[in-house]
Amino acid sequence: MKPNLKIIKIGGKLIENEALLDSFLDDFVQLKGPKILCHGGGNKATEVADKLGFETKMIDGRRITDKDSMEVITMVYGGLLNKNIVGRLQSKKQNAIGLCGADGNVLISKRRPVKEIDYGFVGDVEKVNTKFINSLLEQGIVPVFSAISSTEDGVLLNTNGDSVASEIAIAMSELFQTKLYFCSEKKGVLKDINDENSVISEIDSEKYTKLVASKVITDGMLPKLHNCFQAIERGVDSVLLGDSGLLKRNATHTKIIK
Ligand SMILES: Nc1ncnc2c1ncn2[C@@H]1O[C@H](COP(=O)(O)OP(=O)(O)O)[C@@H](O)[C@H]1O
Ligand SMILES: CC(=O)N[C@@H](CCC(=O)OP(=O)(O)O)C(=O)O
Repeated sequence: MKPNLKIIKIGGKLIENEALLDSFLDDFVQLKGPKILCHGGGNKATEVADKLGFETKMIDGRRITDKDSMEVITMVYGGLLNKNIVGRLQSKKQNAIGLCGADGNVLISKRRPVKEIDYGFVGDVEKVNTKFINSLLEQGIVPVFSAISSTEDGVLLNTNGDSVASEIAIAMSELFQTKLYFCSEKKGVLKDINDENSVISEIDSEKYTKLVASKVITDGMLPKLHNCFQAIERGVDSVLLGDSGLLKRNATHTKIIK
């Protein structure tokens, strides 16, 4: 039997809410066994870009990343957000280390090829340095991943935080029984975006296709669910979506099934 590993992704809207983040991190440090934290921060990057006078363009929940926005992203994801989360974990007596893809050559990606859309400095993960991650886990250190990967040549690329989490979970499934959690501002996938009580308890690929076609799923939920299905189809044991309380017992959630 492989040992268990939990991989948890927290979204930008959760990170921005001090109280929710703090309560989430309290639950996170209580989790037993090896664990990995991945974070986004899209909202903060948009806010900082705005202050600097750079316009933000998103297509299907993914950022068009030119040179200026890549600089903002490196500062915001790799610096401000990542280091603040690591600091908070240390304050809760959980040893942690902040990483982007270039650190320890941990997340190697290829720049997304230009088809109809040129996403700019956006990468898709191709290789995960599982040995390096495992060496941190063996020391009881929690790796905290920002949404930045790196090419073989060390060029930093913006990478959707949900993709980072699912690619890490998929790769680590060789060594572990993996459980992947996506925590964002909603309690799960909603039938009606305006009704918090309309959480869909289970989604399989057939239902997913229908929900996309009927536009029940839009914006950031599109890449999130794509990543959920990638994970469940490529070896991840369990995939759950919920809000900042997802790690609590009996939390409402959406479960992804094959
Ligand atoms: N059917 C749906 N159920 C829940 N959220 C949805 C749905 N369709 C679109 N969304 C949007 O997707 C968002 C989650 O994606 P995203 O903003 O990328 O989250 P995060 O930053 O937490 O990763 C929700 O906040 C919501 O606005
Ligand atoms: C390529 C791409 O779109 N990258 C995302 C990475 C951040 C992210 O995923 O943030 P959330 O989890 O808060 O949405 C972006 O720049 O918005």
